[in-house]
Amino acid sequence: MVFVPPGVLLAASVSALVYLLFKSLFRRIKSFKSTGLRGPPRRSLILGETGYIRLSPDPKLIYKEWARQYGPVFRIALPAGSEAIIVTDSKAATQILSKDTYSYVKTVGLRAVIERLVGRGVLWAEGDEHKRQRRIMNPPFSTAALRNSVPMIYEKAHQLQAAWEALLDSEKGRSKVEVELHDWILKLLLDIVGCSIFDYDFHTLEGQTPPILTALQSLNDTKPTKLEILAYMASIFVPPPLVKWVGKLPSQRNQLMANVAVSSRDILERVLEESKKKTEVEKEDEDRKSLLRVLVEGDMGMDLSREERKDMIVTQMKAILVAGPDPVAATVVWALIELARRPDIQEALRAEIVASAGADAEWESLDSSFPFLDAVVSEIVRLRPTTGEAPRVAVEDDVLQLSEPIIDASGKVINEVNIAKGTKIIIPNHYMNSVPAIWGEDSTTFNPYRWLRKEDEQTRSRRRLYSFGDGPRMCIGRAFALMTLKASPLFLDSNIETGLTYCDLYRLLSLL
Ligand code: HEM
Repeated sequence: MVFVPPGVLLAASVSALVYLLFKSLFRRIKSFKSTGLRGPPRRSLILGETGYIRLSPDPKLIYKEWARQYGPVFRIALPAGSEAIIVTDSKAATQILSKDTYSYVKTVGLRAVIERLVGRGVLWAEGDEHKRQRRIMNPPFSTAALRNSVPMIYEKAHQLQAAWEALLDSEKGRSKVEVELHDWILKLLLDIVGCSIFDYDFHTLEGQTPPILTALQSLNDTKPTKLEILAYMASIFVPPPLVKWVGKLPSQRNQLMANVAVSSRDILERVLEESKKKTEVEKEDEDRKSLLRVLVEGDMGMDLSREERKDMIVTQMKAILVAGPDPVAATVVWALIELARRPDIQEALRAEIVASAGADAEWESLDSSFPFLDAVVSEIVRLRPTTGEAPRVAVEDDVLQLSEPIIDASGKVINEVNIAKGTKIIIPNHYMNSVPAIWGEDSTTFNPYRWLRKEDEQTRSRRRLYSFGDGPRMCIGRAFALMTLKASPLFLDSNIETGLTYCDLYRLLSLL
């Protein structure tokens, strides 16, 4: 064993620290020089602008004001002395999100948060590993595969209706009945996602409370504290050595997520048990494969032991359970709120559905026979995106092309922005969906009629939605979410005339 005097050890540690500090400072200076953008002055030495944004009731208004002052691409201060480039120019945003080479990836901190929550699944993976995981998972999420789920969605929506009617009956005579709206819709979505994606019914609408429901409910009920919000924001952008430390901060939310893992493994074991009982002929006869069957039977592109394969499947299940039911539930709730505020739009929606009486309840007619329903759903998805921001970091030097020139910090007019490797980028989805120059002066108002206007190709193409992201990382559940948003409150059965719509759902709620 070699003896190293403590003084030498200390000197070596201090030199290493100084080296790391200089390296990080040099990177920052390089990144600042390469972009040379304007932006708001640093608000807080420790948190930069993140506290201001995160604790604001409507962050998109902050981005709107900054974009007005500094143009569609600008820089802001982040925690620990670093910076991010905010990109609200649609051409540049598309370049970042759609680059097939994974030149812009999730930050180390964000990936650490994801790993802690749901493991190294599709939400965590980057590059070739992400491509491989998406290739395996994509087929069960295609519209073609999902159309078979439409009758099941109606069935589940009927169960919700029956549960509410039973509640009404049981509370007869009382002047007011309170209902946890988001809670009920979350149950609806959890049952739908379970049946459609895993071939597994959670039966939450019938009163069962699997651990995943408790975990998701608690995540919604326990509002993160200010400290948790800030720790989360900081953990996304802090330098890698600190990530692990921030990740260990005690948080009720982190503990709840442990239940999801237990629940996912339990479902997998049960589905595997059920599958064993089916004959090969029965399996062949099924015209669609659930995600679980694809994962269980498919080629994962790597040699895995039985237990490793199970671990991998559980990881993907956790990603789906955490990323799937809740955003759709939140969007349905927003649809009900917006419709409650606009009785005229409720009437127009109802009229369209009644006028289509006789159409069947298949996916094709849902997709094509209800232009106003389509407009209402698109408008809700635009106005109420469930993910506010997409943080990324450049893994190589790049040049962002802009759709309109901006003025840089030296007063020069530029058409492109140099991005140095390591530059952090934020694309604010909520603001991108309501940029006044693209969506008009009423961009923050709920107005489904904007989707029915005749527009030229160029205007239409500028109006892209960022609610589901874009490019190779675009939400895998997009088609599923849109289908569910259209079908679940429609309660159509085979006879459209007896169907309930979002409006009826709202009326039922007002009765409650
Ligand atoms: C209205 C409903 C939904 C919204 C607004 C939404 C939004 C998003 C967004 C913004 C992303 C991130 C894209 C990025 O990283 O740039 C995403 C990813 C993802 N979503 Fe959704 N989502 C919804 C519903 C669903 C559903 C129903 C499922 C599954 C059943 C799902 C599963 C996923 C998964 C697994 C990813 C990760 C994809 C990847 O990284 O390759 N989402 N979603």
